Amino acid sequence: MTTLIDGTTTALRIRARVAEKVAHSVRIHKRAPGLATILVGDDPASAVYVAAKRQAIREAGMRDVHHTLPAEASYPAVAALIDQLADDPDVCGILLQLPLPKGLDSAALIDRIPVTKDVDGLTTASAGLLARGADGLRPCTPAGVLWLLDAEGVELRGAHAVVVGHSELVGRPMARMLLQRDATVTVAHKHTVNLPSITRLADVLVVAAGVCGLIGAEHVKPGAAVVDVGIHRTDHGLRGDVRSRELQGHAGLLTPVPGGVGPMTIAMLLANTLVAFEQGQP
Ligand SMILES: Nc1nc(=O)c2c([nH]1)NC[C@@H]1CN(c3ccc(C(=O)N[C@@H](CCC(=O)O)C(=O)O)cc3)C=[N+]21
Repeated sequence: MTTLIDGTTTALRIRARVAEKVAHSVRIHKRAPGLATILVGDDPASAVYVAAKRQAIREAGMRDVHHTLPAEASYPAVAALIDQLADDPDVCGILLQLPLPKGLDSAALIDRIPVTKDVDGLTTASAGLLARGADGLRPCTPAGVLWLLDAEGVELRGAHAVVVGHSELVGRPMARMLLQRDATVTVAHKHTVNLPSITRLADVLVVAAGVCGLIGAEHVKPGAAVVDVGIHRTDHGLRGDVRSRELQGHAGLLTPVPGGVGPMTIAMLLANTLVAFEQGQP
């Protein structure tokens, strides 16, 4: 029997709890957390994601501070906007939507975000804290994955976790966070030779390779927990990195696409923003 993990419902529950805390803070401090989103250019997928995030920000009772810059925006123009938001006391979180148009140095721009406002957890400073196992804001997608695994009661300590993908956004922080939870962690990726021989070792398999349908039954140990972080728009609708139909009755737990990790990413963004806000309170 394969249990499908419902990320949509869990995410809505988290968002409702964040909204309660925001309302409380507004009553006590007369201030709501402000979250700034920056969208550069007009990539349609990015526009959809940012719109979803902004709606969640407003529904949580937070202040929705948004800036769209043209695709031709210069590095100094984006940098100046980030610096302005960094200095704005009414903004407690800054999200620079990725990917940026070609020619803009995303790593350098992300690193202009102060670590205290890094609600995406993507700055070098936040990654350094995570690498050390110190407290800090964590990247939203891996945080959402851990939340779902915890909610299902999946034991991580001592388990063999295999992460497929080594992106700065998901794979690398995911591996570090699993290690922090005392899992035995293997990082594989789309160039890994004999990938099924590695992934079949996994008790917990997190797939964030960005390759549609990369993982099938031959990659999965029977009963394993499989988390699909991939998201691809195909002629047949949204698909993940996992061929989910093959895993029915084979995996123990499986996150669907859509309705799995995606909604959790947004919920974790709000949770991080609340933390940043509370830590910024006098
Ligand atoms: N600085 C930055 N931070 C990010 O967190 C970030 C980013 N850049 N760039 C792009 C990725 C992607 N991402 C998603 C968020 C929500 C869903 C989501 O809610 N997905 C729905 C489906 C929505 C749909 O129709 O596409 C679901 O899976 O059920 C998906 C993907 C955040 N990202």
